[in-house]
Amino acid sequence: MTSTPPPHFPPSVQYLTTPSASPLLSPAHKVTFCSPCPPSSLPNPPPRVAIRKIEDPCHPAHGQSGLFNASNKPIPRGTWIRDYLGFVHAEAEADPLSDYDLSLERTVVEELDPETGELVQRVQVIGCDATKMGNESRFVNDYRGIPGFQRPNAVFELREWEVPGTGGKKGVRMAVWAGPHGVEKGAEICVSYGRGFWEKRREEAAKTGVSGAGANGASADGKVGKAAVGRQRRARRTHDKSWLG
Ligand SMILES: C[S@@+](CC[C@H](N)C(=O)[O-])C[C@H]1O[C@@H](n2cnc3c(N)ncnc32)[C@H](O)[C@@H]1O
Repeated sequence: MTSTPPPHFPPSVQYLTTPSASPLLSPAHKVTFCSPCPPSSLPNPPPRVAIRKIEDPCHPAHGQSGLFNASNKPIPRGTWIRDYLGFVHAEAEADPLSDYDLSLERTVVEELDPETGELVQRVQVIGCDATKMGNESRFVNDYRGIPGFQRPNAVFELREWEVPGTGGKKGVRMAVWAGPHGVEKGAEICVSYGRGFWEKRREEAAKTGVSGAGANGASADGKVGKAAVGRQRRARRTHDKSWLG
């Protein structure tokens, strides 16, 4: 489903209000990851956010965009901010160069190695890539190096709800949530992509001699091997607020 994009959303990216399913997904994965979520099943009303161009030359993503708390008050700790929407895809379709691909599910599957005939284990990943389609969450930057940030003020975690008319099946989304200290009024909303993301990027920069990347040149969590699925960020546990203490 699409609707009017928010200000500063790039015209080249399709604005989504529900994830878009790859035809290669199984029916069960489509129900789990791509069912529409009724507004009544949202954890809380969506706080106001704004996509803004980063004008501060000291910001490591200067010239790119970020997502900001645009309400007239702090966003309290543990508040759901937005789902992370995009193209939900199977492992075979992962774009290894995507800056916007994160993993929703990692399952260990056993299969026969065609060469040795041995049973081998493989991690199968369902990803959500917001490169070509997505929502505000695709603009969430990593806190590292951003002036004024010692730690992230938000987290990526899964959320679940019961999908109507499916006999109790759970819908699952990756989402951005306010961290344990909340998000100050006007502050940029920043998560941690994980150390693996930046280690991987350093390794690739060393190999190619290209340092950093533009808005379309980043990578993701090294905890998910490139062989498994590109450079996807790792899915977190379901949001149970246990980390809020
Ligand atoms: C998911 S996008 C975030 C939104 C992006 N800034 C944009 O305007 O589209 C991830 C990319 O943002 C940039 N980025 C995010 N956090 C960063 C940071 N702390 N330092 C440098 N670059 C960052 C990198 O280019 C990264 O690949």
